[in-house]
Amino acid sequence: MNLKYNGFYKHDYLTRLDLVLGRINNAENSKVIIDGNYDSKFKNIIENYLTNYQLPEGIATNLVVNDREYMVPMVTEEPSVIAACSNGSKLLSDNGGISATVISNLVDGQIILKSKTPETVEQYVTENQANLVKVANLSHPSIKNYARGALSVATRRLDGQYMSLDVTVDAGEAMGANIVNSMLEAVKSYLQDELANVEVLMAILTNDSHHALVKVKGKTSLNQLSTRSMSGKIVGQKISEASYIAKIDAVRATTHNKGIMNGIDAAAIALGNDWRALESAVHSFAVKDGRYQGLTDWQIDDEYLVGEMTIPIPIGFIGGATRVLPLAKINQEIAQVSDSEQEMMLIASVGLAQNLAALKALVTEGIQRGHMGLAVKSAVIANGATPDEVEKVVKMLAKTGQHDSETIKKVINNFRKESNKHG
Ligand SMILES: CC(C)(COP(=O)([O-])OP(=O)([O-])OC[C@H]1O[C@@H](n2cnc3c(N)ncnc32)[C@H](O)[C@@H]1OP(=O)([O-])[O-])[C@@H](O)C(=O)NCCC(=O)NCCSC(=O)C[C@@](C)(O)CC(=O)[O-]
Ligand SMILES: NC(=O)C1=CN([C@@H]2O[C@H](COP(=O)(O)OP(=O)(O)OC[C@H]3O[C@@H](n4cnc5c(N)ncnc54)[C@H](O)[C@@H]3O)[C@@H](O)[C@H]2O)C=CC1
Repeated sequence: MNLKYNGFYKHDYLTRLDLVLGRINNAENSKVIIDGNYDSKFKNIIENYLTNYQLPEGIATNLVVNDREYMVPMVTEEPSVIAACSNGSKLLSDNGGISATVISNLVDGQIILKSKTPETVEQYVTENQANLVKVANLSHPSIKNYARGALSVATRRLDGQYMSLDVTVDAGEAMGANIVNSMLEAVKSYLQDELANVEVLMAILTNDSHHALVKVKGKTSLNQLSTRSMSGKIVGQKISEASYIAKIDAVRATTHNKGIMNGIDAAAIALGNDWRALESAVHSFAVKDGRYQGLTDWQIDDEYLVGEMTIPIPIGFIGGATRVLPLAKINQEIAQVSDSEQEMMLIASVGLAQNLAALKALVTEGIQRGHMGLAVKSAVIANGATPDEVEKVVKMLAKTGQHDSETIKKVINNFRKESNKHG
């Protein structure tokens, strides 16, 4: 195929912008938006930089973790997520709030090897452990100033000829992807020189973050869960059943975990983290027992509903986007987190609170009342209301009891007709 835009990256910014605008119907208006969000700081951060894509940031409140109250910056386009996080956090805020512990905070990488005699590779690695760890650490010497660096190497057979050399690293306050990748590539070259009969296929960190685990546990009194039509005990029982269903049905578990990630991603993005790494780690962990399962477990214990979750939170407090996104640093200050382990515990706790709010809504009034109550503003904007019209249109819409786009459009038109009539 004759690729029209091949070499796009070789043009200067204005030429690239013209090529992009050539594809848009209302190019003049679009250019105003693109120009308005342009920030030259970012042209050296990603390739073919065009402009900044905006996502709203808000603050969730009421989250208490290990006796400390947090403000949580959250970046999300989804209405009701921040309200739900504050809601779930409030329910879990008594008795010291959520108790969180970091089980371990390490990063792993793998070098994929191919050998007709895997046992000789195993023997070599066993005998040369310390040396391989040293090679890894020498590739990023500064790591030793603030962390333990590479700690161990171990072989794992994948089939008759392929094996993985797993390297475990303490990357300190960083997420560690680039640090680990440099180490792995150094070990890879070393092995290529050392082992004549071994083919080295590739070397890369793994996002299977089973060494970056956090455990969170929180409880709320059953009394607090009561609604106008249901006792707290029944609500608690139903939440517990909902978490059980997410353990036995992967179809439900997928949505259950999406609800947890509503909060986790929003906080992780606000704090400057790689959310693709988090997503892949979490979903891989959810299937670790051979079946995709919900990550939380809610049980009634006496007068309380108690929730628990163990989850991988591979994030960094230093490095990556935290170095370049000004808001990431500001958000660390808003949250008042001062190291990666505190941030891991905070983010995991957000997930637990988010899940409680979602499950409570689901087993009581359903998701639509609370969620749509807040989502309706976005729907009204999406259907053409201006910022000044939103509040009044939402009020008129509430009287119809509906929020489909046809009704919204009708209500906006009626509102405008009425406004014109009254000058
Ligand atoms: C939406 C609420 C909170 C309303 O809930 P409500 O009962 O109308 O709220 P309330 O007036 O009783 O307020 C309770 C607390 O919620 C917070 N809150 C309440 N309103 C606001 C607001 N405007 N802005 C900020 N915070 C708010 C606030 O902390 C408040 O405490 P208060 O300050 O009143 O003492 C509730 O219905 C809820 O938590 N729903 C869950 C919503 C949710 O999970 N949304 C995500 C989108 S749906 C989805 O993607 C995931 C899902 C559901 O599919 C996952 C799954 O299936 O498991
Ligand atoms: N599969 C994946 O998830 C991959 C992710 N990435 C990307 O890699 C980036 C994260 O890589 P990192 O190595 O974490 O960041 P980084 O490349 O910014 O490295 C962190 C830097 O901080 C320095 N540093 C200073 N003080 C430190 C301390 N106390 N602890 C640790 N390091 C300290 C380190 O020496 C290092 O140079 C993210 O942008 C991520 O998106 C890159 C490749 C693959």
